[in-house]
Amino acid sequence: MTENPSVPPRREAVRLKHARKHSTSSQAWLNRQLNDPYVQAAKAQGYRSRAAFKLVELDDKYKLIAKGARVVDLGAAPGGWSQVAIQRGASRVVGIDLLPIIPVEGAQFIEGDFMADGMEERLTEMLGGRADLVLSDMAPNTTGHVATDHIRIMALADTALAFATQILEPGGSFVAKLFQGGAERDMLNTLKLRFKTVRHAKPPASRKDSKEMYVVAMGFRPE
Ligand SMILES: C[S@@+](CC[C@H](N)C(=O)[O-])C[C@H]1O[C@@H](n2cnc3c(N)ncnc32)[C@H](O)[C@@H]1O
Repeated sequence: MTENPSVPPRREAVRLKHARKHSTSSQAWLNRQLNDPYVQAAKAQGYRSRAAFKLVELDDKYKLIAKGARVVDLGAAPGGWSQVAIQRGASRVVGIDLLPIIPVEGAQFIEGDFMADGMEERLTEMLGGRADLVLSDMAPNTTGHVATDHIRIMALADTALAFATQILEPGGSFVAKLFQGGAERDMLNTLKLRFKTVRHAKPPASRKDSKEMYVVAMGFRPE
């Protein structure tokens, strides 16, 4: 990090402090990636994300992906969960993300905001019928402010649940990522009314220092 003589000294000191902080956290991120067995396994097995193993572990435990299942993948980029769904027998996967996704054979993606008007209709049309499984691994960009991050992810998960109750087949399943923080109680009450079985899960691939967890709801009961 070199000093820039054209910038006033105080501003330059602030710039250097930010640059150092950024490079320390980038280094920490890099070290964590290099030492993470899930990152290495994802690479070896051709998964696009270490997150793929979270769905592998949830599916091993709860048998969510039946042969021929029709799956909706919300927050799909870079495509790890869709890869797992196809690999485990899903006949059709439709997904959406704010980010572009390199094609996955057997899946179709929308690049857009799930919270925007008209997206649920587009996903339903693309699926061409009801879904057996709705997945939401959507996560907002975290601010570091626990309450704000919690409220943001709850808004995504609540909207995903409302969509799931419209599109799921009777008996279908719903999985959503949450951050622990309190406001999920209302959601759990709804889930318990509309699904036969509701579980909380922290798959081993989910980092221990992350507040992330998943709700897994099975046996959808239409009203
Ligand atoms: C943890 S990543 C998903 C990883 C994915 N399950 C995989 O295995 O590759 C979370 C994703 O949610 C997406 N996301 C967040 N808010 C969204 C929104 N409103 N609409 C669509 N995607 C969203 C982010 O862009 C991000 O790619």
